[in-house]
Amino acid sequence: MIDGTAGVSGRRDADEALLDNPAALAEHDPGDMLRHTASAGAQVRESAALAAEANLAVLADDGRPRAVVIAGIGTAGRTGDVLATVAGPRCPVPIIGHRSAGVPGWVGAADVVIAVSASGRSPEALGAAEAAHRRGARLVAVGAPDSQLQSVAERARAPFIPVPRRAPARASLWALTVPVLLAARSLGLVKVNEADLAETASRLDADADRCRSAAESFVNPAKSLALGLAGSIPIVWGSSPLATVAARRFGDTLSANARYPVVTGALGEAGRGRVGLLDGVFGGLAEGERDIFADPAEDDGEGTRLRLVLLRDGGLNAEDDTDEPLAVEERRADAVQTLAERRGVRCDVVTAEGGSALERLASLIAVPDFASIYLALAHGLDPMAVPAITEMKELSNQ
Ligand SMILES: O=P(O)(O)OC[C@H]1O[C@](O)(CO)[C@@H](O)[C@@H]1O
Repeated sequence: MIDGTAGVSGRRDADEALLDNPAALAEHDPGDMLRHTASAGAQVRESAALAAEANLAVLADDGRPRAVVIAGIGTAGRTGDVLATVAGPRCPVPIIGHRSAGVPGWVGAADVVIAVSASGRSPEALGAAEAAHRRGARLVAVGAPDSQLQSVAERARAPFIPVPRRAPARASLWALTVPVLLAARSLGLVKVNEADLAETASRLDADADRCRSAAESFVNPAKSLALGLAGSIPIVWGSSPLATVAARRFGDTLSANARYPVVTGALGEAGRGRVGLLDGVFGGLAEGERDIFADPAEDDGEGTRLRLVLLRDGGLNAEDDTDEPLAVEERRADAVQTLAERRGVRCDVVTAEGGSALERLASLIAVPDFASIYLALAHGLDPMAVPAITEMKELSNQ
């Protein structure tokens, strides 16, 4: 059955003017996704305070674990990628993301499972928390207060860090991530100090200010990124493992908020494969045939083109924090920019700023997060509504 009216309503062509009309922005954003996204810095501070109240010190009692499993789906699962990249390649134990219910077969008493769920009721996180308890693994749970996840944690006498439920999971990345980092810190696996958290929160505040709805497109990096992406197929590549986490996060938000298909990944790997996209029908071929006098309003989709977003990791990493010398990453990032330029594929670059890994990651996530919302709004889409996800859950009985 085809129902052309299913899903959210919006328009195919982006309305540039709407982005500089605060009243129209507010009208199209009834769930306040812009405000929730602007709370990222506050989320870091609040979650750090809530984690300090949980008894995370008990985690250290049994010493260093054999492995840490981060269990959760969607944004909750992304927190495991953040932990792995902030811990870096010298982390003494494996950090493994697990995105389906339960835990990997090898998990046992020597391991730690961190179950994460914004709602506190995803089958993936609940299944993992229960399985961890059954197998005698150390458990930490992060999620909504008074949720099923909290009950499982209480039954297991495991630390539970409450994350107040004010926004959808994807607008709660920082609230979910900080407790995961602090649990790993208690285990001696990651170096995140109070100054890193404070500087990350300040960075997120400053970026939220630059990206505020009252700041017009020509001074607002998120609005200009969104307008550049409008009508294109975004390709988001990260120059380093840390930047790749931010690239995948941009893929999540572009898909969920703006409903854009997107290719994301690590530039190192893309350079041996997907970089070929730049030569394809949506890349160099489309650019070569572009009629620069054509009316964009008459674009029937045949003119769909790639837009490359390169997230560059600034080069501030200490030598022993990287897998590859920084110079290699930098040369690769320069190379892909040259390739794009030679083919006429437009490219936006976001460069990391800040001292700690966490702050640099935040600096690569903040502007793209806002851009995904502005892109939704430019298309008249409510960035909060997720009818396809709801329908999917109903149809698959989940
Ligand atoms: O964090 P939760 O509540 O477990 O949800 C997991 C994922 O499921 C969704 O809510 C979709 O159902 C995503 O937005 C979210 O990231």
